[in-house]
Amino acid sequence: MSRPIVISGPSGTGKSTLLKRLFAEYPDKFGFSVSNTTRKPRAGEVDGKDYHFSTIEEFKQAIEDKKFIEWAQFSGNYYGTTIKAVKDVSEQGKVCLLDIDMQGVKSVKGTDLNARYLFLSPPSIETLRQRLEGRGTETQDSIEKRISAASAELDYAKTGAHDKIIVNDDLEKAYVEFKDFILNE
Ligand SMILES: Nc1ncnc2c1ncn2[C@@H]1O[C@H](COP(=O)(O)OP(=O)(O)OP(=O)(O)O)[C@@H](O)[C@H]1O
Repeated sequence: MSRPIVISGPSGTGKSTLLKRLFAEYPDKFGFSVSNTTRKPRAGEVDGKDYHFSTIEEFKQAIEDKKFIEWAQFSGNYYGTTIKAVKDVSEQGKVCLLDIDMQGVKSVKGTDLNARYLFLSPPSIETLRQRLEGRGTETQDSIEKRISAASAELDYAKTGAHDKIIVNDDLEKAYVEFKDFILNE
């Protein structure tokens, strides 16, 4: 069974860009885990496919039973990723990719998932700021928050917590390294 791969790095470093290319090149090889939520299903959403839908009581019980890698509450609903959801992807014969932040990385390290850890780094904080501004999706306030979270992420990467660090300077070069790490266990 393939080991799950945890991809982290500051917001705006290019994780989505690289993942999108990887999925386009290998449509069937990878999977994302199905999240749990207490919000009601929307029209067309399938339990177990779009989300694992549950009651608040069930969700809280699962938190107590330490079933989550991470969970959070947004506008009254709970959302989270269970250890089992990641294992399910591996059992389906796919490589599970987790795109999570530093806290998530630390949590995965506390499980028996035996993951591999990849950190995507911006060439500099200044470049990161330019990319976040260039993406045009964030307010100035949100950019400042992401920049300060980025410093903490970069400090954590310096502790050697990851198996591989890729600097996303030249996109083509970064993609070659990204693919190489992911495909070669
Ligand atoms: N090597 C690169 N050179 C220049 N621009 C890049 C490069 N890689 C990504 N970008 C651009 O930087 C911006 C941020 O990239 P992306 O949205 O993939 O980041 P992300 O890490 O997924 O962020 P988030 O965690 O917030 O989703 C995008 O506008 C993207 O086109």
